[in-house]
Amino acid sequence: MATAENEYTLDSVRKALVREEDTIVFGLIERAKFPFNFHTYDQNYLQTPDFRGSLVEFVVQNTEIVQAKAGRYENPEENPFFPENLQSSLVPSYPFTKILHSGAASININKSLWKIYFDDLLPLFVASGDDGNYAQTAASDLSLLQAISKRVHYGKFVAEVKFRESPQDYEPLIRAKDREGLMKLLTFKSVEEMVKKRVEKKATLFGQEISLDSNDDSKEKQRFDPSVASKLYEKWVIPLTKEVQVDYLLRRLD
Ligand SMILES: C=C(O[C@@H]1C=C(C(=O)O)C=C[C@H]1O)C(=O)O
Repeated sequence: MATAENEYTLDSVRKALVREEDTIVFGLIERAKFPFNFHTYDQNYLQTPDFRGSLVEFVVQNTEIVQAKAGRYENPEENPFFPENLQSSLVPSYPFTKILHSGAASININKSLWKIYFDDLLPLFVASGDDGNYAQTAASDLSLLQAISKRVHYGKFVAEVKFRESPQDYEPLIRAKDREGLMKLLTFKSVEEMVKKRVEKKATLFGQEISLDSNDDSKEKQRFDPSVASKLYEKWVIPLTKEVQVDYLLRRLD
């Protein structure tokens, strides 16, 4: 059964964001298993007359084509990176709860996310080197990109519940197209601090080597630098989630 409309509360949407942290942190650890693997991003590596672009673009675009046909983007929580290539779903439709305003469908910041991911994020936590696993690397980039994308676009749901809880506060700012005022009103600094701390803790725990030998000091060994996870949230995930919220609110009264 679809989630009932009244089950979307600030508490329930925040719980969904907390759960998505697990997927993102694991995604980071999984991508960090591979070195940078330059050929994954090399525009001249893939040799086929049918496709121009890097291997990661090839994997993401083709995966999205299949997933769109299988119905993935029928769920309003999902947003593709290359919507221009997609065909409609081939499967019967499911009655997803419609709580979002119709303007939500036109909000997709994946092009910015794509650029940030490859220009800023990857170099921050991936070791240099080449182990030949380019297809696997592209697949792990895709999983991580999808997880981050889902998280930041969940801002649409967060904004909707915030609006419903206090329309009297949001409406004047929306009518005045006051981005700054909206940003201030939807920001909860103490929640952001908790999110960053929790994500760093999850990265510490999930990234630990597990040993059954109590004398083994490998507990200390980390597969991943936990501060990267909180930095990712501080610099990109939280600001992008808030940008989606403002974009959504600005369309909320159309
Ligand atoms: C998502 C929310 O909105 C803002 C963004 C946050 C985030 O991205 O983690 C946290 C608090 C708010 O400043 C929220 O209120 O939960």
